[in-house]
Amino acid sequence: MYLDPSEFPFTKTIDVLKNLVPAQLQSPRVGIICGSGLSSLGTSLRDAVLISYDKLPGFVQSTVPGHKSSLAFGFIQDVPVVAMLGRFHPYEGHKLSSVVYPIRVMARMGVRYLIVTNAAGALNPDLAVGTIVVVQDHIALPNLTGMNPLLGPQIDSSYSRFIPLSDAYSRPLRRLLFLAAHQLAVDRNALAEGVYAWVSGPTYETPAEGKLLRAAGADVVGMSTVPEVLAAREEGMDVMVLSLVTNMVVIPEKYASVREEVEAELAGRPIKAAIDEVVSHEEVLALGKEKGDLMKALVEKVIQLSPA
Ligand SMILES: O=P(O)(O)O[C@@H]1C[C@H](O)[C@@H](CO)O1
Ligand code: HPA
Repeated sequence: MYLDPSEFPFTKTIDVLKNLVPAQLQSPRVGIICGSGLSSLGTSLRDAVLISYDKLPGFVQSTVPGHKSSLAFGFIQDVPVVAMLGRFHPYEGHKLSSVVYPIRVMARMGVRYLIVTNAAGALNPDLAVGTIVVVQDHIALPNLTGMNPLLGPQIDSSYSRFIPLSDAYSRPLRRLLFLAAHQLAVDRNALAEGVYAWVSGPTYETPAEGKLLRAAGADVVGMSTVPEVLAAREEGMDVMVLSLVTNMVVIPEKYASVREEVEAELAGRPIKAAIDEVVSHEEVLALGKEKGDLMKALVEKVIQLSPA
């Protein structure tokens, strides 16, 4: 699990990229990670060049439906960007060092701003499915218990050993997001701010786990993003994260008592029906498709507004 510097063939990866990517796109200013079902963000770049991960030393493959396995280079307005059409999750069996390798490659190509998107379940009952949550902080139980991508020897002695995370989610970029929403006349209720809880997956949370994370202060929960944010911060990038709420995790009616239900039935009393809704990855992907255009418009506007 620990970072093994020999697994980081930066020179080889960048040599391959330099051969495949036109000169004007070789120093992208912005990196984008497309979450589950959100690849459309990266597939409509101007002058796009797609490079399959299997051509890139150090890259592994995305195995999750809704994640492709390519890097896309191209322009948004006149800004050169690189987008991961498909990310890597630890639950696929990938080491944390592989999960964050593309971020480190982006940093070495000159990426200054990283925009990360993901699909997530809502823990905060005030959030509606379809809301885009601008992440302001995170809770990462795996990080706190020994599953941190920055554990182990450092790949560069100039990096700080101890990375502060109080400023992990760039306030200036979050400001730009809300300015972008204003300029695009996006409905105020379509966006929210919140805390992302990282879990390893691949199981979705039990209702009790959802309640625990909510009680701890998280608004949404997902299975990605935090390792990428940590690596990006170590590499000195500014980061913005957008979580698309694809399903509700904490639904009070899931706790309806079976005993009371049976007793009410026997006594002929009416009782509120329990909700037995079950989340699926298909539902997650469908929401990504539905909200992809809004996510794309916001990200494009933020890039247009971002300082050169
Ligand atoms: O890659 P992201 O975080 O967008 O994907 C979410 C979390 C799981 O990978 C998957 C569960 O449906 O969607
Ligand atoms: N839990 C964790 N990850 C997710 C969820 C969820 O409910 N929905 C989409 N990604």
